[in-house]
Amino acid sequence: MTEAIIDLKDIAVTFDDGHQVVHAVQDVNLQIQTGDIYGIIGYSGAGKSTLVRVINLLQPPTTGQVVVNGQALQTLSPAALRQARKHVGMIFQHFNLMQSRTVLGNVIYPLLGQKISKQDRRAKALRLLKLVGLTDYAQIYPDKLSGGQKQRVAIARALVTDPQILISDEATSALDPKTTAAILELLQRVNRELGITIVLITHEMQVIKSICHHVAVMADGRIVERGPVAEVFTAPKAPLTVDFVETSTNVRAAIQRITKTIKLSELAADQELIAFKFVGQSTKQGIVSQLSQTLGVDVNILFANIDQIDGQNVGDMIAIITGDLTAFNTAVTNMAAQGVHTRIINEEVVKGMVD
Ligand SMILES: Nc1ncnc2c1ncn2[C@@H]1O[C@H](COP(=O)(O)OP(=O)(O)OP(=O)(O)O)[C@@H](O)[C@H]1O
Repeated sequence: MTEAIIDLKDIAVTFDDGHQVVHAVQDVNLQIQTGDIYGIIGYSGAGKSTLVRVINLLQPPTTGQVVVNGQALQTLSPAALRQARKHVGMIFQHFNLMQSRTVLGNVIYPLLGQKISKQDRRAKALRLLKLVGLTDYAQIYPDKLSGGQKQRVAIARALVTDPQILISDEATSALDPKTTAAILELLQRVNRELGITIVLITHEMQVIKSICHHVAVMADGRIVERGPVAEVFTAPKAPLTVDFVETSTNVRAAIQRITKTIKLSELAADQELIAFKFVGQSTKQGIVSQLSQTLGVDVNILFANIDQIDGQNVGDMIAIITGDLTAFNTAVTNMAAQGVHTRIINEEVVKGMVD
């Protein structure tokens, strides 16, 4: 078993300005293994940024223990803490580049004041600019760059101190979908080729789905669900997780669209609207058509979608089933082990959908 490079124990962060008390993070225990890409998802104000700032003690916790790379950070001297922080790089939504310095100047900056020769500094920064695909931009100033290029500079700068951990705080939130995909691909390369553990904060399940291996879902300062991305994605338990997953697969929009034209209350007694999820091999087996033949039920497909999550196929389908519903539901419930999950869409499910 690989060891946890980040071990947060019983973390709470409370802000109290004398007028208002905010419990930004509560009861968080989180272990992240070396080499993982770990996503933390939640809506605005959930406590994500506060929690990741605890990892390098930029935000000291009110209670709890922070162990990074085997070091209990709260016990370190200021000098040792400064040293430990060099092993944790950060990138942000708004890049935080210095406009007065060139691209190369920005990447070199964290090395100033370190015992490393000018040539070596420059060579290292140029190596990283090559890694992020900006060799030709070394002498350009940031205001001449696109958002995606600025984030590439920020990634090179974050890597220049040889971190073992890279924290990405909404790093793709200001970028268009194509640039987002390119930056996520770069982060994946950084993880794979340099072995850097990545902790990635986002409010988009799409981002988690693209590159993360594990995910924690946060609400009101707490982790409400966590696990391998494929598992959380295919069988979400907390209502908030269901909401994130259904938004990213377009299932929620599809259910809303379908139930606008087909009134659930007008379905016949032998009809049900059912959302199916197929995981892994079950995406290829034509299970529903087989069942429809065996049980003599009619399947009217209204929506279908297939996705790749952490290398695994995941399919979604919404259909009206007509016929012996008891036999059909018993048959599909028994297929959970084969990766088939179903949910009956009733008025309550539709009402519970957050816009
Ligand atoms: N320095 C601070 N002083 C007081 N309250 C704070 C401080 N920093 C954060 N908070 C509050 O703590 C809560 C969690 O904020 P945090 O920024 O960690 O959430 P988030 O999930 O990262 O959201 P966002 O994506 O909007 O940044 C919020 O209610 C926020 O207003």
